[in-house]
Amino acid sequence: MDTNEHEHVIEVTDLRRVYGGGFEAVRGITFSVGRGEIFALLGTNGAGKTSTVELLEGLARPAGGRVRVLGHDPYEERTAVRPRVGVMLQEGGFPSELTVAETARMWAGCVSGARPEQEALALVGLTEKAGVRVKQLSGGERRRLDLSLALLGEPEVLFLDEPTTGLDAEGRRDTWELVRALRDGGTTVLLTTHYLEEAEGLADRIAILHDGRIAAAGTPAEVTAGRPSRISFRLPDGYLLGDLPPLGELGVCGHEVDGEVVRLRTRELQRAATGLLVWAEEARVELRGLDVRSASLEETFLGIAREQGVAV
Ligand SMILES: Nc1ncnc2c1ncn2[C@@H]1O[C@H](COP(=O)(O)OP(=O)(O)OP(=O)(O)O)[C@@H](O)[C@H]1O
Repeated sequence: MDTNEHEHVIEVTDLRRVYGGGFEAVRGITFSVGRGEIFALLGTNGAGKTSTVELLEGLARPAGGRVRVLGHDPYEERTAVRPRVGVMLQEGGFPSELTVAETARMWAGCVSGARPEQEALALVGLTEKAGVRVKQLSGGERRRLDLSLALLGEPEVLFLDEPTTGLDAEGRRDTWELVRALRDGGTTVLLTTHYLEEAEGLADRIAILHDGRIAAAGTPAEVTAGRPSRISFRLPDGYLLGDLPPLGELGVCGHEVDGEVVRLRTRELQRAATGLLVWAEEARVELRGLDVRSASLEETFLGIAREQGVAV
């Protein structure tokens, strides 16, 4: 059965992966990705991201649970799924003596209905490197070559395993723009990343993996909701914590003092920040080093990495 646009392009139900020796790297995860969505799998080293993506790519058979990509089992029905999917692995591993153009041509020969290789190279900004040998490319350029090869077949679904690792800030931004453009054209994208700002800025929905399980999932806003925001500053000379307005009345739910540095946690950021600033203005003092931060994915991620249930 093929999917239509109302169905989930990727469906994962209670998925498990066990390696030889009995280690369970993926311990029953469930999520789905709709057509034209960017979905990011985040997680600490060893959380199980690559192990999961490899199951979605049909590179291994799950130890339990179910995977469907475009309505098919990617392992059992590889020939139905593979032509419609683009894959960018963590390690490309191309023959390093070939040039960029030769590599793309060779790859295109293995892809049915491939777009012209010059077009795929242009998409990732590698046109000018077409004549350069792969071994002479920088790490970031190699990642971009990986991505262009994944795009050769004009895939409906793209699996990108850490697509921007090794890229500089500009290369990363260019890749994000390209991924957004592909999404806007209807491509479904599942990516793994270590970069929280990548997940926050690029993904429509995310899942944070921890120890082979999903610890949090939803839109970036949903995942960070309920996490406290933070305010930090230096106490003015001669002032003590008790000289501040009562913290409870400012909506502060926790605090710590480290020398003269005060750190506050609040779920009412505007109220707490306003109360503090009004107090400082009236007292004619400066809150040096004032830093006001909304709840972020980083906060959520670190909280999970420090073990769920630990207050942050
Ligand atoms: N072939 C294997 N045999 C045994 N254990 C493995 C094998 N491959 C991976 N693992 C283990 O499975 C766990 C998950 O690994 P995986 O590569 O999926 O994590 P990851 O989230 O992608 O990590 P990273 O961010 O470091 O790439 C790790 O503890 C890893 O050591």
